[in-house]
Amino acid sequence: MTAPTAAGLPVATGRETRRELWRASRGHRAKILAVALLGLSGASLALVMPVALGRLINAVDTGTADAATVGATVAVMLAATTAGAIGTALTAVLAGRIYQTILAELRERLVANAMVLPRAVVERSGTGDLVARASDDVAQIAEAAHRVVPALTSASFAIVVSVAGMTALDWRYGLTLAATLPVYVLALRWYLATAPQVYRAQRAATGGRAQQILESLRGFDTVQAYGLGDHRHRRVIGASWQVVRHTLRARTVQNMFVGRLHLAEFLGLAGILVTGCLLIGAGQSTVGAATTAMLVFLRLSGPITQLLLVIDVLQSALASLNRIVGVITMPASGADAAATPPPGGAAGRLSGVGFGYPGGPRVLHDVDLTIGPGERVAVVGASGAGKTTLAGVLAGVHTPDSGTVGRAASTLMITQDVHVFAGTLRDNLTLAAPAATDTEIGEALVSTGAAELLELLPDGLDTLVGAAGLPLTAAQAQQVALARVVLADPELAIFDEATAEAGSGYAEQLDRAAEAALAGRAGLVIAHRLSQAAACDRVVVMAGGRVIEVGSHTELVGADGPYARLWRSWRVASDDEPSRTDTSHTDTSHTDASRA
Ligand SMILES: Nc1ncnc2c1ncn2[C@@H]1O[C@H](COP(=O)(O)OP(=O)(O)OP(=O)(O)O)[C@@H](O)[C@H]1O
Repeated sequence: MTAPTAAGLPVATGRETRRELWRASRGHRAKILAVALLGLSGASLALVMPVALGRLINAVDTGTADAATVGATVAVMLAATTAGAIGTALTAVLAGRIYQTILAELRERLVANAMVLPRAVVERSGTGDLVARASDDVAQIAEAAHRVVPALTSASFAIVVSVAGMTALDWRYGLTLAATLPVYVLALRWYLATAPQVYRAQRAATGGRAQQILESLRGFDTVQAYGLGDHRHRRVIGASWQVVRHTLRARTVQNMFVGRLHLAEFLGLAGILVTGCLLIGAGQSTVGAATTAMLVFLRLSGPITQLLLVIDVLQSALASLNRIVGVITMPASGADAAATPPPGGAAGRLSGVGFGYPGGPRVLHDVDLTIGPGERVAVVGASGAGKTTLAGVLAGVHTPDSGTVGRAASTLMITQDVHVFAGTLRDNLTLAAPAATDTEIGEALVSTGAAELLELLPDGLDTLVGAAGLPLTAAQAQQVALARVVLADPELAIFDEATAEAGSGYAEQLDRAAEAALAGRAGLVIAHRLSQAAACDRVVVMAGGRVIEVGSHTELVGADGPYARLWRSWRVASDDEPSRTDTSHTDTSHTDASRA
């Protein structure tokens, strides 16, 4: 399996790609064999023409040719050429179909694997790279099909058949042909040593440009707010010039390769001509045989050049294929790998967990936490205490550096940044529960207090929302996400800032919705308002990446420790300013639990 690199998503080695292609060809192998036989037959028929022409020349030379011989030769040549052309064309069409089918299957696997990649890996390598692999790289390989498949099939068969035919004609012609092959081989070796990194750099530059454009579009509001338009523009221009630079370098390498191929072709033709002249002069060959040898070489040099030129496209497509296979063979998400339910029927458990973001200091230290079945645990603490990180580790978004994580097989996490997918409201609600009926959807919306959403939307569940339709407010998106939890019915729900819309006036409504979404299941709630914490069975207080206090709300208030101070301070803040009640952002000078 290909492991992600620090620099970005991995690129598969040639061996990994070959292994993956072999696996992907499963189910198509009988068809591939049939197409190969068809191709070989087509290529063999193409040899009839030079042989027949050589014989005709010999007949003319010896004065035995009459109109009937000429007519018959022409008829044979016509029939063989037509049948050969049909066979070659059919081979290209059928091989193209197999190629596109295998490519479509690879793309499906790429997308499927990309969906379960650890979030940290995607964030580190940039979504632009992933997008470029699923679009540019797949397009590159698909386009290569038009040139690669016909050339590769016809050329490889023509080479096999022609070399055999030429040697059968006279071994010295075969030897001359063999003598020119090293020139082709040298040209190819130079190319193979030079081109891959040039194409890789070109593809990487394309990915980098996509990343810059995506970042500019995604952060459009920030770019506007801080007047960063020029800065982003310069970044995109810089990335585009990198693409231009690498594309020009790739074209130069191609042109130098073509020059070397033409030299090899010239040497081969000259060699056959000289050999033919010498053999005829010595009475060991006929003009007809020499003509046949010349025609076979001419027929062959075309496919050889074609094949080598296709290797050029093939190199570029292979660079793309290695990038696609790199994602396909990446280990499954840390989320899946760590989805081992904790022993003893608990819904979630962290034991001795330590974690730090790549290149950064530890942000979680030796965290122990067990969430019993059906138990609701709130996590509170000052900003930066590690609450979100703890939620991410429990959900499997982050893999801990030390300790173990267990969670129920069906675990679902929602964050403040809820994405509304372009589609109907129904599509958005049934994402995690495709079989849900309209009645169940209605009940889920009612239970999370979002029934009025249906009345507000013109076409009810069929209303198009998200990028392609009606935009939902942040609070409505949260309601949809909470209703989705009810429909998905996970054993453990993790709410990180799920109802943090404190200042929006919807805070209480969202609190009730979150409570309804947690009914009958275990939950971990990152509580930004202590009213949320008070409603949970247990409260965990965090500071500096450690758990510093655990107990029920009543116990902790009675204990007069960090939580009690947090609670008193929050009460004062919420009395003074009811909408400003986020514990992690208000009055931390009084309430920072880490001080205790
Ligand atoms: N993606 C990241 N890369 C590097 N460091 C990070 C990342 N996310 C968080 N941190 C750091 O990890 C520490 C814990 O952050 P975390 O977001 O878990 O705290 P929190 O208690 O949830 O804070 P808040 O209430 O503000 O969300 C902080 O020092 C933060 O700067």
